[in-house]
Amino acid sequence: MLLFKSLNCSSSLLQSPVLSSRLFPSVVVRTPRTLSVRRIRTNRSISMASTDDSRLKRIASSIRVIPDFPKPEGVMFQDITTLLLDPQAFKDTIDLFVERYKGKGITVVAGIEARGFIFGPPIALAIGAKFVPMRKPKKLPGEVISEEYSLEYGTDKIEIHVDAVQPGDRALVIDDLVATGGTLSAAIRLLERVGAEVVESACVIELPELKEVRLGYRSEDVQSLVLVDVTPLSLGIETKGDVLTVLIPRNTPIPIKKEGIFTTCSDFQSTIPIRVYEGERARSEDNNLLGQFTLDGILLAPQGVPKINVCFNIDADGILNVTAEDTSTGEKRHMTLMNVDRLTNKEIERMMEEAERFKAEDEEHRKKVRARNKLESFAYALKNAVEERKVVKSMPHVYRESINCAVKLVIEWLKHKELLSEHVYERKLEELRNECLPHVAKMYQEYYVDLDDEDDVSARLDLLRIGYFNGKPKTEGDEYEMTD
Ligand SMILES: O=P(O)(O)OC[C@H]1O[C@H](OP(=O)(O)OP(=O)(O)O)[C@H](O)[C@@H]1O
Ligand SMILES: Nc1ncnc2[nH]cnc12
Repeated sequence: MLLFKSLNCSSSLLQSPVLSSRLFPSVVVRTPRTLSVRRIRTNRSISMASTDDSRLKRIASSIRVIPDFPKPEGVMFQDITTLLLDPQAFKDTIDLFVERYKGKGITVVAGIEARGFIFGPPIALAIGAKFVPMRKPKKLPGEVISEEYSLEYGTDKIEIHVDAVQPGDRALVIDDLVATGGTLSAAIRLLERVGAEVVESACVIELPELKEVRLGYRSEDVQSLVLVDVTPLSLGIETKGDVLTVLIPRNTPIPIKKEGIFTTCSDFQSTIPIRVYEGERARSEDNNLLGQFTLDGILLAPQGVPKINVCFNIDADGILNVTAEDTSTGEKRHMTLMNVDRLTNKEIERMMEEAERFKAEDEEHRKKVRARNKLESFAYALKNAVEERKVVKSMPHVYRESINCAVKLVIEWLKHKELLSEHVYERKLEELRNECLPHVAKMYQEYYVDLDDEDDVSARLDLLRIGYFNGKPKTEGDEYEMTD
Protein backbone atom coordinates (compact mmCIF):
# COMPACT_ATOMS: atom_id res chain seq x y z
CA MET A 1 0.00 0.00 0.00
CA LEU A 2 1.33 3.39 -0.92
CA LEU A 3 0.75 6.24 1.35
CA PHE A 4 1.20 9.91 0.85
CA LYS A 5 0.85 12.83 3.11
CA SER A 6 0.25 16.42 2.30
CA LEU A 7 2.65 18.98 3.65
CA ASN A 8 0.93 22.20 2.84
CA CYS A 9 -2.57 21.26 1.84
CA SER A 10 -5.53 21.49 4.10
CA SER A 11 -5.84 17.78 4.68
CA SER A 12 -3.05 15.42 5.10
CA LEU A 13 -2.22 11.98 3.83
CA LEU A 14 -2.54 10.38 0.49
CA GLN A 15 -3.07 6.75 -0.16
CA SER A 16 -3.49 4.59 -3.13
CA PRO A 17 -4.95 1.17 -2.54
CA VAL A 18 -3.29 -0.40 -5.57
CA LEU A 19 0.27 -0.13 -6.74
CA SER A 20 0.00 0.30 -10.44
CA SER A 21 2.75 -1.31 -12.43
CA ARG A 22 2.03 0.81 -15.50
CA LEU A 23 3.53 4.20 -16.01
CA PHE A 24 1.83 7.05 -17.77
CA PRO A 25 4.50 9.54 -18.75
CA SER A 26 1.95 11.70 -20.47
CA VAL A 27 -1.65 10.65 -20.56
CA VAL A 28 -4.58 12.25 -22.28
CA VAL A 29 -7.86 11.46 -20.59
CA ARG A 30 -11.33 12.61 -21.50
CA THR A 31 -13.01 14.27 -18.63
CA PRO A 32 -16.71 14.61 -18.22
CA ARG A 33 -16.93 18.28 -17.41
CA THR A 34 -16.12 21.59 -18.94
CA LEU A 35 -14.29 24.25 -17.02
CA SER A 36 -13.57 27.39 -18.88
CA VAL A 37 -12.25 30.86 -18.61
CA ARG A 38 -13.80 34.04 -17.31
CA ARG A 39 -15.08 34.68 -20.73
CA ILE A 40 -16.90 37.38 -22.62
CA ARG A 41 -20.53 36.63 -23.18
CA THR A 42 -21.62 35.41 -26.58
CA ASN A 43 -24.66 37.61 -26.69
CA ARG A 44 -28.07 36.04 -27.01
CA SER A 45 -29.68 39.33 -27.87
CA ILE A 46 -29.55 41.31 -31.08
CA SER A 47 -28.46 44.57 -29.58
CA MET A 48 -25.94 43.63 -26.92
CA ALA A 49 -22.36 44.36 -27.95
CA SER A 50 -20.57 41.78 -30.04
CA THR A 51 -18.26 39.35 -28.32
CA ASP A 52 -15.11 40.99 -29.65
CA ASP A 53 -16.07 44.36 -28.23
CA SER A 54 -12.86 45.49 -26.49
CA ARG A 55 -15.01 47.19 -23.87
CA LEU A 56 -16.14 43.79 -22.63
CA LYS A 57 -12.57 42.61 -22.28
CA ARG A 58 -11.67 45.68 -20.23
CA ILE A 59 -14.69 45.19 -17.98
CA ALA A 60 -13.94 41.49 -17.48
CA SER A 61 -10.33 42.11 -16.55
CA SER A 62 -11.17 44.91 -14.12
CA ILE A 63 -13.20 42.61 -11.83
CA ARG A 64 -11.28 41.23 -8.87
CA VAL A 65 -11.92 37.82 -7.28
CA ILE A 66 -11.68 37.47 -3.48
CA PRO A 67 -11.83 33.86 -2.22
CA ASP A 68 -13.96 32.90 0.80
CA PHE A 69 -15.85 36.18 1.12
CA PRO A 70 -18.25 36.93 2.80
CA LYS A 71 -18.04 33.49 4.41
CA PRO A 72 -15.22 30.97 4.49
CA GLU A 73 -17.26 28.43 2.56
CA GLY A 74 -15.64 28.48 -0.81
CA VAL A 75 -17.49 31.49 -2.26
CA MET A 76 -15.32 33.20 -4.85
CA PHE A 77 -16.46 36.77 -4.46
CA GLN A 78 -16.57 38.82 -7.66
CA ASP A 79 -15.58 42.28 -6.52
CA ILE A 80 -16.76 45.13 -8.76
CA THR A 81 -15.11 47.87 -6.69
CA THR A 82 -12.00 47.45 -8.85
CA LEU A 83 -14.13 48.03 -11.94
CA LEU A 84 -15.25 51.32 -10.37
CA LEU A 85 -11.62 52.33 -9.95
CA ASP A 86 -11.25 52.27 -13.72
CA PRO A 87 -13.42 55.15 -15.03
CA GLN A 88 -13.24 53.83 -18.58
CA ALA A 89 -14.40 50.34 -17.58
CA PHE A 90 -17.21 51.86 -15.49
CA LYS A 91 -18.30 54.12 -18.35
CA ASP A 92 -18.15 51.19 -20.81
CA THR A 93 -20.38 49.14 -18.51
CA ILE A 94 -23.03 51.84 -18.38
CA ASP A 95 -22.76 52.55 -22.13
CA LEU A 96 -23.27 48.90 -23.04
CA PHE A 97 -26.50 48.71 -21.05
CA VAL A 98 -27.68 52.08 -22.34
CA GLU A 99 -27.05 50.98 -25.94
CA ARG A 100 -29.25 47.95 -25.33
CA TYR A 101 -32.10 49.62 -23.45
CA LYS A 102 -32.42 53.07 -25.00
CA GLY A 103 -35.63 53.44 -27.00
CA LYS A 104 -37.17 50.23 -25.61
CA GLY A 105 -40.00 51.98 -23.77
CA ILE A 106 -38.51 51.23 -20.32
CA THR A 107 -40.14 53.49 -17.73
CA VAL A 108 -38.58 52.09 -14.53
CA VAL A 109 -35.05 51.00 -13.75
CA ALA A 110 -35.22 49.06 -10.48
CA GLY A 111 -31.87 48.64 -8.71
CA ILE A 112 -31.19 45.94 -6.10
CA GLU A 113 -29.37 46.98 -2.94
CA ALA A 114 -26.53 47.58 -2.74
CA ARG A 115 -24.59 47.19 -5.93
CA GLY A 116 -27.61 47.66 -8.18
CA PHE A 117 -27.61 51.23 -6.85
CA ILE A 118 -24.24 51.83 -8.46
CA PHE A 119 -25.19 50.76 -11.96
CA GLY A 120 -28.93 51.49 -12.03
CA PRO A 121 -29.12 55.29 -11.63
CA PRO A 122 -26.75 56.24 -14.50
CA ILE A 123 -28.60 53.84 -16.80
CA ALA A 124 -31.97 55.28 -15.73
CA LEU A 125 -30.77 58.84 -16.38
CA ALA A 126 -29.40 57.95 -19.80
CA ILE A 127 -32.53 56.16 -21.01
CA GLY A 128 -34.96 58.67 -19.47
CA ALA A 129 -36.54 56.28 -16.93
CA LYS A 130 -37.25 56.71 -13.23
CA PHE A 131 -35.01 54.88 -10.76
CA VAL A 132 -36.56 52.75 -8.03
CA PRO A 133 -34.41 51.32 -5.24
CA MET A 134 -35.22 47.85 -3.94
CA ARG A 135 -33.80 47.81 -0.43
CA LYS A 136 -32.95 45.48 2.43
CA PRO A 137 -35.45 45.59 5.38
CA LYS A 138 -36.05 48.71 7.47
CA LYS A 139 -34.47 51.12 5.02
CA LEU A 140 -37.45 52.39 3.07
CA PRO A 141 -39.60 54.85 5.07
CA GLY A 142 -42.89 54.57 3.12
CA GLU A 143 -45.34 51.69 2.75
CA VAL A 144 -43.51 48.62 1.46
CA ILE A 145 -44.03 45.07 0.31
CA SER A 146 -41.27 42.53 0.80
CA GLU A 147 -39.94 39.23 -0.51
CA GLU A 148 -37.62 36.81 1.23
CA TYR A 149 -35.09 34.83 -0.75
CA SER A 150 -32.01 32.60 -0.62
CA LEU A 151 -28.84 33.58 -2.35
CA GLU A 152 -25.44 31.98 -2.92
CA TYR A 153 -24.26 32.61 0.65
CA GLY A 154 -27.38 32.91 2.82
CA THR A 155 -30.90 34.28 3.00
CA ASP A 156 -32.19 37.85 2.86
CA LYS A 157 -35.20 40.05 2.21
CA ILE A 158 -35.84 43.01 -0.09
CA GLU A 159 -38.57 45.61 -0.13
CA ILE A 160 -40.05 48.13 -2.53
CA HIS A 161 -42.23 51.20 -1.96
CA VAL A 162 -45.71 50.24 -3.14
CA ASP A 163 -46.28 53.66 -4.74
CA ALA A 164 -42.98 53.76 -6.63
CA VAL A 165 -44.25 51.73 -9.58
CA GLN A 166 -47.63 51.88 -11.30
CA PRO A 167 -49.45 49.18 -13.24
CA GLY A 168 -48.31 49.40 -16.83
CA ASP A 169 -44.75 50.50 -15.98
CA ARG A 170 -42.15 48.67 -18.05
CA ALA A 171 -39.32 47.68 -15.73
CA LEU A 172 -35.68 46.83 -16.12
CA VAL A 173 -34.02 45.18 -13.08
CA ILE A 174 -30.36 46.05 -12.52
CA ASP A 175 -27.79 44.36 -10.29
CA ASP A 176 -24.06 43.77 -10.41
CA LEU A 177 -24.24 39.98 -10.39
CA VAL A 178 -26.46 36.98 -10.77
CA ALA A 179 -25.33 33.82 -8.99
CA THR A 180 -28.19 31.51 -7.92
CA GLY A 181 -30.70 34.07 -9.12
CA GLY A 182 -32.49 34.07 -5.75
CA THR A 183 -32.11 37.84 -5.40
CA LEU A 184 -33.17 38.59 -8.94
CA SER A 185 -36.23 36.31 -8.66
CA ALA A 186 -37.34 38.15 -5.50
CA ALA A 187 -36.91 41.52 -7.25
CA ILE A 188 -39.00 40.38 -10.20
CA ARG A 189 -41.74 39.09 -7.89
CA LEU A 190 -41.87 42.44 -6.11
CA LEU A 191 -42.20 44.40 -9.34
CA GLU A 192 -44.90 42.09 -10.63
CA ARG A 193 -46.83 42.39 -7.37
CA VAL A 194 -47.00 46.16 -7.82
CA GLY A 195 -48.23 45.73 -11.40
CA ALA A 196 -45.09 46.35 -13.47
CA GLU A 197 -44.16 44.38 -16.55
CA VAL A 198 -40.57 43.18 -16.15
CA VAL A 199 -39.05 43.55 -19.60
CA GLU A 200 -35.59 42.25 -18.77
CA SER A 201 -32.95 41.98 -16.04
CA ALA A 202 -29.37 43.05 -16.53
CA CYS A 203 -26.26 42.24 -14.54
CA VAL A 204 -22.61 42.98 -15.10
CA ILE A 205 -21.53 39.47 -14.08
CA GLU A 206 -23.16 36.10 -14.39
CA LEU A 207 -22.04 32.87 -12.72
CA PRO A 208 -23.61 30.43 -15.19
CA GLU A 209 -22.99 27.29 -13.16
CA LEU A 210 -25.01 28.69 -10.27
CA LYS A 211 -27.64 30.19 -12.50
CA GLU A 212 -28.74 26.74 -13.54
CA VAL A 213 -30.57 26.29 -10.24
CA ARG A 214 -32.40 29.57 -10.71
CA LEU A 215 -36.16 29.52 -10.27
CA GLY A 216 -38.96 31.90 -10.97
CA TYR A 217 -38.04 33.46 -14.30
CA ARG A 218 -36.62 32.59 -17.66
CA SER A 219 -32.85 32.76 -17.82
CA GLU A 220 -33.12 34.11 -21.38
CA ASP A 221 -34.56 37.25 -19.82
CA VAL A 222 -31.33 38.07 -18.04
CA GLN A 223 -28.59 39.92 -19.84
CA SER A 224 -25.06 40.02 -18.51
CA LEU A 225 -21.77 41.34 -19.82
CA VAL A 226 -19.26 38.97 -18.27
CA LEU A 227 -19.74 35.25 -17.83
CA VAL A 228 -17.56 33.76 -15.15
CA ASP A 229 -17.19 30.05 -15.58
CA VAL A 230 -16.46 28.14 -12.44
CA THR A 231 -15.54 24.60 -11.51
CA PRO A 232 -18.87 22.85 -10.97
CA LEU A 233 -17.38 20.36 -8.50
CA SER A 234 -14.27 20.30 -6.34
CA LEU A 235 -11.15 18.76 -7.86
CA GLY A 236 -8.51 16.90 -5.93
CA ILE A 237 -6.46 13.78 -5.43
CA GLU A 238 -6.89 10.70 -3.32
CA THR A 239 -4.95 10.90 -0.08
CA LYS A 240 -4.29 8.51 2.73
CA GLY A 241 -7.37 6.97 4.27
CA ASP A 242 -9.18 7.09 0.89
CA VAL A 243 -9.82 10.74 1.49
CA LEU A 244 -10.25 13.22 -1.34
CA THR A 245 -7.86 16.11 -0.76
CA VAL A 246 -9.27 19.08 -2.63
CA LEU A 247 -6.87 21.30 -4.54
CA ILE A 248 -9.48 23.38 -6.39
CA PRO A 249 -12.80 23.89 -4.57
CA ARG A 250 -16.08 23.97 -6.44
CA ASN A 251 -17.22 27.32 -7.81
CA THR A 252 -13.65 28.49 -8.38
CA PRO A 253 -13.53 30.85 -11.36
CA ILE A 254 -11.18 29.67 -14.03
CA PRO A 255 -8.50 29.76 -15.39
CA ILE A 256 -6.85 28.70 -12.17
CA LYS A 257 -3.58 27.11 -11.05
CA LYS A 258 -3.23 25.49 -7.62
CA GLU A 259 -0.39 23.53 -6.10
CA GLY A 260 -0.02 21.30 -3.07
CA ILE A 261 2.99 19.60 -1.55
CA PHE A 262 2.59 15.94 -0.63
CA THR A 263 4.93 13.27 0.62
CA THR A 264 5.29 9.52 0.96
CA CYS A 265 3.69 7.53 3.72
CA SER A 266 6.07 4.61 3.89
CA ASP A 267 9.79 4.35 4.14
CA PHE A 268 11.67 4.15 0.86
CA GLN A 269 8.55 4.38 -1.24
CA SER A 270 9.61 4.88 -4.84
CA THR A 271 6.29 5.29 -6.69
CA ILE A 272 3.08 7.14 -6.06
CA PRO A 273 -0.16 6.81 -7.98
CA ILE A 274 -1.96 10.13 -8.51
CA ARG A 275 -5.71 9.59 -8.73
CA VAL A 276 -7.65 12.68 -9.76
CA TYR A 277 -11.29 13.03 -8.71
CA GLU A 278 -14.10 15.57 -8.87
CA GLY A 279 -16.84 15.74 -6.27
CA GLU A 280 -17.77 16.83 -2.77
CA ARG A 281 -17.67 13.57 -0.82
CA ALA A 282 -15.05 12.72 1.78
CA ARG A 283 -14.09 9.27 0.52
CA SER A 284 -12.48 9.38 -2.89
CA GLU A 285 -14.43 6.34 -4.07
CA ASP A 286 -17.69 8.27 -3.66
CA ASN A 287 -16.50 10.87 -6.17
CA ASN A 288 -16.01 10.81 -9.90
CA LEU A 289 -12.62 9.44 -10.97
CA LEU A 290 -11.28 11.59 -13.82
CA GLY A 291 -7.98 9.86 -14.39
CA GLN A 292 -4.83 8.54 -12.82
CA PHE A 293 -1.13 8.21 -13.40
CA THR A 294 1.92 7.06 -11.49
CA LEU A 295 4.94 9.07 -10.48
CA ASP A 296 8.00 6.89 -10.05
CA GLY A 297 11.66 7.58 -9.39
CA ILE A 298 10.87 9.19 -6.06
CA LEU A 299 13.77 9.96 -3.74
CA LEU A 300 14.40 6.84 -1.66
CA ALA A 301 14.03 8.21 1.82
CA PRO A 302 12.14 7.68 5.06
CA GLN A 303 8.44 8.28 5.08
CA GLY A 304 7.58 11.97 5.05
CA VAL A 305 10.88 13.17 3.63
CA PRO A 306 10.28 13.37 -0.15
CA LYS A 307 8.37 16.41 -1.33
CA ILE A 308 6.01 15.89 -4.23
CA ASN A 309 4.56 18.98 -5.81
CA VAL A 310 1.14 18.30 -7.34
CA CYS A 311 -0.13 21.07 -9.58
CA PHE A 312 -3.64 21.45 -11.04
CA ASN A 313 -3.81 23.93 -13.88
CA ILE A 314 -7.11 24.66 -15.65
CA ASP A 315 -6.61 26.77 -18.74
CA ALA A 316 -8.90 29.18 -20.54
CA ASP A 317 -10.49 26.35 -22.54
CA GLY A 318 -11.31 24.31 -19.46
CA ILE A 319 -8.51 21.80 -19.96
CA LEU A 320 -7.11 20.46 -16.73
CA ASN A 321 -3.42 19.62 -16.57
CA VAL A 322 -2.22 17.66 -13.57
CA THR A 323 1.51 17.53 -12.90
CA ALA A 324 3.33 15.65 -10.16
CA GLU A 325 7.00 16.34 -9.52
CA ASP A 326 9.46 15.07 -6.97
CA THR A 327 11.22 18.27 -6.01
CA SER A 328 14.42 16.43 -5.05
CA THR A 329 14.94 14.16 -8.03
CA GLY A 330 13.15 16.37 -10.56
CA GLU A 331 11.18 13.29 -11.69
CA LYS A 332 7.95 14.54 -13.26
CA ARG A 333 4.76 13.12 -14.86
CA HIS A 334 1.66 14.79 -16.12
CA MET A 335 -1.82 14.09 -17.38
CA THR A 336 -4.17 16.19 -19.47
CA LEU A 337 -7.91 15.98 -18.95
CA MET A 338 -9.78 17.22 -21.97
CA ASN A 339 -12.91 19.24 -21.93
CA VAL A 340 -15.34 16.79 -23.48
CA ASP A 341 -18.09 14.38 -22.39
CA ARG A 342 -19.36 16.70 -19.71
CA LEU A 343 -21.28 15.44 -16.72
CA THR A 344 -24.89 16.43 -17.15
CA ASN A 345 -26.44 18.98 -14.83
CA LYS A 346 -28.52 16.13 -13.42
CA GLU A 347 -25.41 14.16 -12.53
CA ILE A 348 -23.84 17.19 -10.87
CA GLU A 349 -27.04 17.85 -8.96
CA ARG A 350 -27.15 14.21 -7.85
CA MET A 351 -23.57 14.44 -6.58
CA MET A 352 -24.33 17.67 -4.71
CA GLU A 353 -27.47 16.18 -3.24
CA GLU A 354 -25.55 13.09 -2.04
CA ALA A 355 -22.84 15.31 -0.52
CA GLU A 356 -25.55 17.12 1.44
CA ARG A 357 -27.26 13.87 2.50
CA PHE A 358 -24.03 12.25 3.74
CA LYS A 359 -22.51 15.43 5.14
CA ALA A 360 -22.37 14.28 8.77
CA GLU A 361 -21.05 10.82 7.90
CA ASP A 362 -18.40 12.32 5.58
CA GLU A 363 -17.27 14.77 8.23
CA GLU A 364 -16.96 11.93 10.70
CA HIS A 365 -14.77 10.00 8.25
CA ARG A 366 -12.57 13.07 7.61
CA LYS A 367 -12.10 13.58 11.36
CA LYS A 368 -11.10 9.96 11.92
CA VAL A 369 -8.63 10.00 9.03
CA ARG A 370 -7.18 13.35 10.12
CA ALA A 371 -6.67 12.07 13.69
CA ARG A 372 -5.14 8.82 12.49
CA ASN A 373 -2.80 10.64 10.10
CA LYS A 374 -1.76 13.07 12.76
CA LEU A 375 -0.76 10.22 15.06
CA GLU A 376 1.07 8.42 12.26
CA SER A 377 2.89 11.57 11.15
CA PHE A 378 4.00 12.25 14.68
CA ALA A 379 5.24 8.70 15.16
CA TYR A 380 7.23 8.75 11.89
CA ALA A 381 8.65 12.20 12.58
CA LEU A 382 9.93 10.98 15.95
CA LYS A 383 11.34 7.87 14.34
CA ASN A 384 13.17 9.92 11.70
CA ALA A 385 14.40 12.40 14.26
CA VAL A 386 16.04 9.85 16.53
CA GLU A 387 17.71 8.19 13.54
CA GLU A 388 19.29 11.51 12.53
CA ARG A 389 23.12 11.31 12.55
CA LYS A 390 23.61 14.21 14.92
CA VAL A 391 20.92 12.95 17.24
CA VAL A 392 22.47 9.52 17.35
CA LYS A 393 25.75 11.19 18.34
CA SER A 394 24.34 13.59 20.90
CA MET A 395 21.41 11.78 22.49
CA PRO A 396 22.10 9.13 25.08
CA HIS A 397 21.25 5.65 23.84
CA VAL A 398 18.76 5.01 26.62
CA TYR A 399 16.58 7.97 25.57
CA ARG A 400 16.70 7.05 21.90
CA GLU A 401 15.77 3.49 22.74
CA SER A 402 12.75 4.46 24.79
CA ILE A 403 11.52 6.77 22.00
CA ASN A 404 12.16 4.08 19.40
CA CYS A 405 10.29 1.52 21.43
CA ALA A 406 7.25 3.72 21.95
CA VAL A 407 7.19 4.71 18.28
CA LYS A 408 7.49 1.15 17.02
CA LEU A 409 4.58 0.05 19.17
CA VAL A 410 2.39 2.81 17.78
CA ILE A 411 3.38 2.10 14.16
CA GLU A 412 2.61 -1.60 14.64
CA TRP A 413 -0.67 -0.75 16.36
CA LEU A 414 -1.67 1.46 13.43
CA LYS A 415 -0.91 -1.27 10.90
CA HIS A 416 -3.38 -3.69 12.35
CA LYS A 417 -6.32 -1.45 13.01
CA GLU A 418 -9.40 -0.58 11.04
CA LEU A 419 -10.31 3.10 11.12
CA LEU A 420 -11.18 3.89 14.74
CA SER A 421 -12.83 6.84 16.38
CA GLU A 422 -11.06 10.20 16.45
CA HIS A 423 -10.74 10.09 20.25
CA VAL A 424 -8.86 6.80 20.26
CA TYR A 425 -6.16 8.31 18.02
CA GLU A 426 -6.08 11.49 20.06
CA ARG A 427 -5.53 9.52 23.25
CA LYS A 428 -2.78 7.47 21.67
CA LEU A 429 -1.10 10.64 20.41
CA GLU A 430 -1.25 12.16 23.86
CA GLU A 431 0.35 9.05 25.36
CA LEU A 432 3.12 9.08 22.79
CA ARG A 433 3.77 12.78 23.33
CA ASN A 434 3.91 12.37 27.10
CA GLU A 435 6.26 9.47 26.79
CA CYS A 436 8.66 10.96 24.25
CA LEU A 437 8.59 14.72 24.44
CA PRO A 438 10.58 15.06 27.67
CA HIS A 439 13.46 13.22 25.94
CA VAL A 440 13.01 15.27 22.80
CA ALA A 441 13.05 18.47 24.83
CA LYS A 442 16.33 17.46 26.41
CA MET A 443 17.77 16.56 23.03
CA TYR A 444 16.53 19.84 21.63
CA GLN A 445 18.08 21.97 24.35
CA GLU A 446 21.47 20.35 24.04
CA TYR A 447 21.37 20.42 20.34
CA TYR A 448 19.59 23.56 19.22
CA VAL A 449 22.72 25.69 18.68
CA ASP A 450 23.90 23.35 15.94
CA LEU A 451 20.65 23.81 14.10
CA ASP A 452 21.58 27.35 13.17
CA ASP A 453 23.78 25.66 10.65
CA GLU A 454 22.11 26.27 7.28
CA ASP A 455 23.13 22.86 5.99
CA ASP A 456 21.47 21.00 8.81
CA VAL A 457 18.05 21.45 7.37
CA SER A 458 16.77 17.92 7.69
CA ALA A 459 17.36 17.77 11.43
CA ARG A 460 15.59 21.09 11.78
CA LEU A 461 12.65 19.79 9.78
CA ASP A 462 12.32 16.76 11.97
CA LEU A 463 12.30 18.86 15.08
CA LEU A 464 9.66 21.06 13.58
CA ARG A 465 7.54 18.05 12.78
CA ILE A 466 7.78 16.47 16.16
CA GLY A 467 6.39 19.52 17.78
CA TYR A 468 9.04 22.17 18.16
CA PHE A 469 9.12 25.44 16.38
CA ASN A 470 11.79 27.99 17.24
CA GLY A 471 12.40 26.18 20.46
CA LYS A 472 8.75 26.11 21.50
CA PRO A 473 6.50 23.09 21.55
CA LYS A 474 3.62 23.32 19.10
CA THR A 475 0.27 23.86 20.70
CA GLU A 476 -2.35 21.21 21.06
CA GLY A 477 -4.28 20.57 17.88
CA ASP A 478 -1.49 21.65 15.51
CA GLU A 479 -0.85 19.49 12.51
CA TYR A 480 2.47 17.76 12.44
CA GLU A 481 2.93 18.22 8.75
CA MET A 482 5.31 20.90 7.68
CA THR A 483 3.95 24.03 6.10
CA ASP A 484 6.48 25.67 3.89
O1 LIG B 1 -27.92 35.41 -7.47
P1 LIG B 1 -27.81 35.41 -5.97
O2 LIG B 1 -27.29 34.10 -5.42
O3 LIG B 1 -29.12 35.77 -5.35
O4 LIG B 1 -26.74 36.48 -5.54
C1 LIG B 1 -26.63 37.74 -6.15
C2 LIG B 1 -26.77 38.87 -5.17
O5 LIG B 1 -25.78 38.81 -4.16
C3 LIG B 1 -25.12 40.06 -4.06
O6 LIG B 1 -25.74 40.91 -3.18
P2 LIG B 1 -25.65 40.78 -1.58
O7 LIG B 1 -26.81 39.99 -1.10
O8 LIG B 1 -24.29 40.37 -1.21
O9 LIG B 1 -25.95 42.26 -1.14
P3 LIG B 1 -25.06 43.52 -0.78
O10 LIG B 1 -24.61 44.09 -2.08
O11 LIG B 1 -26.02 44.39 -0.05
O12 LIG B 1 -23.92 43.06 0.05
C4 LIG B 1 -25.21 40.62 -5.46
O13 LIG B 1 -25.00 42.01 -5.49
C5 LIG B 1 -26.59 40.20 -5.88
O14 LIG B 1 -27.56 41.11 -5.44
N1 LIG C 1 -19.73 35.06 -5.93
C1 LIG C 1 -20.28 36.25 -5.71
N2 LIG C 1 -19.57 37.39 -5.88
C2 LIG C 1 -20.14 38.60 -5.66
N3 LIG C 1 -21.41 38.76 -5.28
C3 LIG C 1 -22.15 37.64 -5.12
N4 LIG C 1 -23.45 37.48 -4.79
C4 LIG C 1 -23.69 36.15 -4.75
N5 LIG C 1 -22.61 35.44 -5.08
C5 LIG C 1 -21.64 36.37 -5.32
